[in-house]
Amino acid sequence: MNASVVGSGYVGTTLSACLADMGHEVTAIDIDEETVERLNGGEARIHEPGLGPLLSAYAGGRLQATTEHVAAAETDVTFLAVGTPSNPDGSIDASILLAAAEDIGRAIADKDGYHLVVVKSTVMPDVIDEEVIPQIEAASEKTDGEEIGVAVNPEFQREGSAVRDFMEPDKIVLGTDGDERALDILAELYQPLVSDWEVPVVETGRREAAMIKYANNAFLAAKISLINDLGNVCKLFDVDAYEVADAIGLDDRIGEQFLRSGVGWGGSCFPKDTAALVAGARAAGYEPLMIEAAVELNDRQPERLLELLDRHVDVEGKRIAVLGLAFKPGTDDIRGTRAKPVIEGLLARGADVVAYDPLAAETMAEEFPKIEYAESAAEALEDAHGAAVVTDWPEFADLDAAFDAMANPVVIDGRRIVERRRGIVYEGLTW
Ligand SMILES: NC(=O)C1=CN([C@@H]2O[C@H](COP(=O)(O)OP(=O)(O)OC[C@H]3O[C@@H](n4cnc5c(N)ncnc54)[C@H](O)[C@@H]3O)[C@@H](O)[C@H]2O)C=CC1
Ligand SMILES: O=C(O)[C@H]1O[C@H](OP(=O)(O)OP(=O)(O)OC[C@H]2O[C@@H](n3ccc(=O)[nH]c3=O)[C@H](O)[C@@H]2O)[C@H](O)[C@@H](O)[C@@H]1O
Repeated sequence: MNASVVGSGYVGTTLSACLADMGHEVTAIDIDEETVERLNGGEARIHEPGLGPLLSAYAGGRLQATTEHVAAAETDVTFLAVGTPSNPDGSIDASILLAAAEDIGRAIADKDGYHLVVVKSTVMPDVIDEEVIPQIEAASEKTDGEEIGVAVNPEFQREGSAVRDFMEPDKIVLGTDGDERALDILAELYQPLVSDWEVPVVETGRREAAMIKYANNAFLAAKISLINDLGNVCKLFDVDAYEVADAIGLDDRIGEQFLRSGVGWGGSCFPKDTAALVAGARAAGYEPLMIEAAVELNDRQPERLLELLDRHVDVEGKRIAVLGLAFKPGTDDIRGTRAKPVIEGLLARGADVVAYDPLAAETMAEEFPKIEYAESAAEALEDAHGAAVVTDWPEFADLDAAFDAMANPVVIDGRRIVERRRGIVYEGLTW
């Protein structure tokens, strides 16, 4: 099948490369010339394990990139995979998506025959009905359900395992409102995944599909916040929250994943998607208490880490190491990272912050240009009066003798990654 993908970021690049690997002809369309040039050269502007080999195998062959939206008219189906950032009030800024919808509408205006547009970007249900579909219809002068179809097919991949998550998904959600032509195209497109992995396919309405994505992320974020809340209680009673989590996770109704307690969740989507749900619900006259509590608890965890540090060290004027800056290991992405509030709290206390991250130091330096960045965890720990561990980079598990070089070996671990050992004052956030 011939597919086009608008937007070559985290989601669009993974989608393009994986569809090519599944045997489809793919046209990746991005407004950024450098992104397009790199893609045609077999290179992505994002780091994702497994993406490199796919791009070098298919770029210039089954996978072609371009800045020309009109190329979409030569394909059977177009995915919209552009960003949907937050407005200051937490609601979604759909302007990038609407601009892409307009670009595609214009591109297919003269096309003979049916064209399917699939929304991959995360947006609230009302935006699909009230803005995206009317925009495509207006720009193409075609009617939804007649010459064109619009489907909603949310993406559940994680950064750091995007290719594997895409190729071996837990589910595929197809929101079509029962449009048979749309379902046939999507069934053919995803057929290799469905038959290889017996993936459940959820056929549903477009509004429901959009909400499933938000509900999925809100549930996962709230699950982490709940284990963090329980973990904070565990700490008060000198109980190890990880032992508790391992045990409750054995109950199938709870499940073992996403029970790692600590300094909280970050990333490009949990903060944005929970904020959008809260803003949407409030605008519609409902106070979504559980989701608001999940967000509030998440905002408090970094302060708890700092309070634990305060119990052992007066950080004012002291060198304090922050280990880990990325929102999770395996990425240089610092969006929503808990390291920001930790650094801000340390600076507010008058500490001299020295930070280390194997990938994210350069991006963090744009936000905090005045703090020191070490070349290694050992260098950050040297002469430090305390250390706050914010990201669970595996290399932190191997730290040992480096702690001996600290001026005052206090380690507050926000991720349960450092080994408790003799000679250091070690505190876990929830254990
Ligand atoms: N990052 C992630 O892991 C996940 C993201 N999502 C959702 O997927 C959507 C896309 O997210 P990302 O891939 O992270 O975004 P991104 O910001 O990494 O990439 C978006 C790309 O779209 C391009 N673009 C913008 N306007 C365009 C236009 N009119 N025509 C062509 N290209 C255009 C940009 O140049 C950029 O390369 C968002 O709604 C996000 O919430 C969903 C699941 C996972
Ligand atoms: O919509 C999205 O963009 C994506 O958001 C998350 O994926 P991602 O943000 O890439 O990363 P996760 O692995 O979910 O981690 C998010 C945050 O939660 C934290 N986390 C995760 C798991 C856990 O047990 N405890 C915990 O604190 C991580 O450290 C990280 O800061 C979801 O897991 C994906 O399904 C979704 O597609």
